[in-house]
Amino acid sequence: MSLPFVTSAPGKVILFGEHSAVYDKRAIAASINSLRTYLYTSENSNDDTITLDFPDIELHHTWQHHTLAKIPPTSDHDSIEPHIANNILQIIQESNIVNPLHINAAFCFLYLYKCLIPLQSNIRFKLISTSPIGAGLGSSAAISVVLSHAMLHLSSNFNNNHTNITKDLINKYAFLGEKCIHGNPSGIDNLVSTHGGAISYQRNGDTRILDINMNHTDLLLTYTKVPRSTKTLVAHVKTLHDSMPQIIEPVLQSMHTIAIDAERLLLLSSSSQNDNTEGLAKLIAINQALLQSLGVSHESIERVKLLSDNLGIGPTKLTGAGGGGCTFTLIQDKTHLSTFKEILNQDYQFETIETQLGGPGCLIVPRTKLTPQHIEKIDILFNGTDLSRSEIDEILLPGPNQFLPWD
Ligand SMILES: Nc1ncnc2c1ncn2[C@@H]1O[C@H](COP(=O)(O)OP(=O)(O)O)[C@@H](O)[C@H]1O
Ligand SMILES: C[C@@](O)(CCOP(=O)(O)O)CC(=O)O
Ligand SMILES: [Mg+2]
Repeated sequence: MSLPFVTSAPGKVILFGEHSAVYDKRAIAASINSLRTYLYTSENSNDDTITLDFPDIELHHTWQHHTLAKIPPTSDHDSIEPHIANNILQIIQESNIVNPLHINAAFCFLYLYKCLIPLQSNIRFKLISTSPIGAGLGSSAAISVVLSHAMLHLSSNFNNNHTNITKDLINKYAFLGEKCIHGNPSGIDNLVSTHGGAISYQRNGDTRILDINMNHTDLLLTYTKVPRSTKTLVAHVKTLHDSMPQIIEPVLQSMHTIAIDAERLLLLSSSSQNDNTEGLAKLIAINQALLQSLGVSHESIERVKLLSDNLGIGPTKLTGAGGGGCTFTLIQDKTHLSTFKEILNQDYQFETIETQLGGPGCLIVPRTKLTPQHIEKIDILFNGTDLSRSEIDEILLPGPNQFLPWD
């Protein structure tokens, strides 16, 4: 018996190269251990049903297995097959799931279910996250990773078919999940959420795990709370690129060159005593200006940038798809840092998040490692409502004082 078990995956910050990454340009991202998504996979109380329980977005639905069995079997696990997608979208519509946030999450869930465990039922998937959703911190990738990891685990336990679950395999299906949510993702978010740490990535190029210590990089995240959808922003850049490729391509190429130079500086800083903050600061400022030229900045983002410039804190750049969501500020001078935070929090009602970059990627606690005490605590936690970040962290956060024996 493999149930219950827990999977987990981190959010991320794209330091350089969002949007251009979609066009096969280089980008650099790092995981954020403290902003994680957790999935509790357990037995359902009703036979022959599959329950999706996503309280963060108030999406709850139970399907009969025979309803999902009507969807034709999948064959291509690298791209979305239109006839499967149409069948799934029809079931979603018949289930009265109409909010776009809900449609994206249910589509990702059902697509991965059909690919990985189409014969299984009597399972409940309950997901909670400590990351802001739709804020540029890769929550869509994190849910894709935890679902992919959990369903691969279930698949490998089914009929004693013990497949070796590698991170590459988890990432492959998480990428498919991202395709359900974003349309045309670059693949950087699922990769960094699966592997953790810091990564230099190019869609059709090589991937380099960056062995750098990010603890000395002083970054402040600001969550503007302006909602936006990555899918819409990526589509906006595509329209712009299609309509004026001679102008947009050089902008994306500049971002590529910035990412390459940033990688060189980050590696140099960690291998020597050199302080390359000044160089990185210039690259952050130029990258933000280029993103603004693509129309993916937002008044809220520009306000954070202007304030950090005026107070002499350091450069600010959007992270993720932009259009609201989150920014990060490289802290070069702390003199007016408390004023900066105070204005952001009190005058603008933005949330500032102090966090370290890096940390583990996807993790699992299989049934065999869960004691009755673990299960009792997890059950109480996952059945709770309006949970605070610290209540979730206390039981689930991986790290030096972790309660669960994460693998
Ligand atoms: N905790 C969660 N519960 C349910 N769905 C989620 C959760 N986190 C993310 N999602 C899904 O991912 C979508 C947000 O993805 P996206 O627009 O790419 O923003 P980001 O990845 O920057 O958070 C949501 O609309 C929802 O469908
Ligand atoms: C805009 C993009 O570069 C990053 C999107 O990140 P997020 O979903 O906003 O966290 C798209 C992608 O790389 O798939
Ligand atoms: Mg996303």
